[in-house]
Amino acid sequence: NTPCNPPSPPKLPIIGNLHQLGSLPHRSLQKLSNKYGPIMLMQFGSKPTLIISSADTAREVLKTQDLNFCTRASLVGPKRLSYNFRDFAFTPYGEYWREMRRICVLELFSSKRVQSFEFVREEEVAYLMKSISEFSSSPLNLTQKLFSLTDRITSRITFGKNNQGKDYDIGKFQEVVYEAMDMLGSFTATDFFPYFGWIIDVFTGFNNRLEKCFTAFDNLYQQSREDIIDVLLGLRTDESGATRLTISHIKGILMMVVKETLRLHAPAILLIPRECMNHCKINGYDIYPKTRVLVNVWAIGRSGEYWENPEDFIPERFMDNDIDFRGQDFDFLPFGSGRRGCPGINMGLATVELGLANLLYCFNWELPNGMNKEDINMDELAGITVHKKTPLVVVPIKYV
Ligand code: HEM
Repeated sequence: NTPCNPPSPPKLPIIGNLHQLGSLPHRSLQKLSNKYGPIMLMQFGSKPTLIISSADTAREVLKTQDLNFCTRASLVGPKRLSYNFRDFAFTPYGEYWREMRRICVLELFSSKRVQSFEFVREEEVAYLMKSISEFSSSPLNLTQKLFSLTDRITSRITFGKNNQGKDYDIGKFQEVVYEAMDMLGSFTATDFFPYFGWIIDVFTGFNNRLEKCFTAFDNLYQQSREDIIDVLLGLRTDESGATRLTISHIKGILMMVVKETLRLHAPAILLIPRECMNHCKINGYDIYPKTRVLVNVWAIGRSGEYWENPEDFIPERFMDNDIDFRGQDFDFLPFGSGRRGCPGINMGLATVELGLANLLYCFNWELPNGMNKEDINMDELAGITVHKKTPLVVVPIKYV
């Protein structure tokens, strides 16, 4: 039987299609899929990679044939930064992943647990509002402030580390995290050419960068060995910093807006790379084990096939339907789907909703002198997640 391969853009010798990836792969791959179709087979160095760019093919990979595609591609950056896959986001499918996921879903990401950390979110959001009011009527780097909010909440939930009142160098920490996001999201020469790529990685300085990043993170973990239970129990008695809104108040007002933002700006544009485990067929094409799989959820979220005026920000589009992001609507997959879908949805949303509601409730927002909204630089920087290249600087005006 002759194998029936998915369509492929023409390749160059040795590098294959690497030259077509560009610095913003989600955009280059979207353009190519408009030409070659929703399922494309590309060759990145020696690694065959399947690019999925439609709701139907995403359903096939993430739901119908989830069991064939639920392992992760083994990549150099994630391997080092996850202490040789001792996390569970990048770890291969198997007994260890199953056990970790079971514990995390039951113990860490359950609705009960997410609720039990509401006081942390409320205190930290109140702290953020207080620190923004100091800037009232003058320009403020909102990107950095929001980064500091998520950092503080994550540190307290994960390590029990309380930064309350401590003026530490958030800019420096943000640099380390952005660097790690970049390392987790970028492919290295070794990822494409396992036998000799490491030589290129030594020469390009990638290995050096990776080691520095690993050491910076390792130090962070070392500093964070407090007893989480004690710290959290201690904080429970602290009544300060209550916010004026509860989740149920804001859900109704904001959930339109949040969904539309995740449609246009899904942070994990290509999900976390998966890998085919067994020979199978998708749309009649043969897919072989070890083929890497990238699902371009960014392109699916902006496809005119599913969305009217797809490039426009129209929160009302979610008003008269129950399209949801929990992995059942395959035209809208900001959290992925299936066995490897994001288990942290509730935790992520709770922070986004509370933060956003308070930012809008406490302040009116203006642009710095003479700027129009068209002047905002929306250039992107891609890593494992995509973010704005330049920070958002805005002026908070306090309501009296
Ligand atoms: C708005 C916030 C978030 C977004 C958009 C997001 C998105 C994603 C996406 C797209 C994936 C890959 C899914 C796939 O391959 O199908 C993922 C996986 C994952 N996410 Fe999230 N996530 C968010 C927040 C969180 C939070 C707050 C946590 C933890 C507290 C978390 C923990 C994880 C883990 C552990 C995985 C890997 C799961 C596995 O491989 O089994 N995420 N996330």
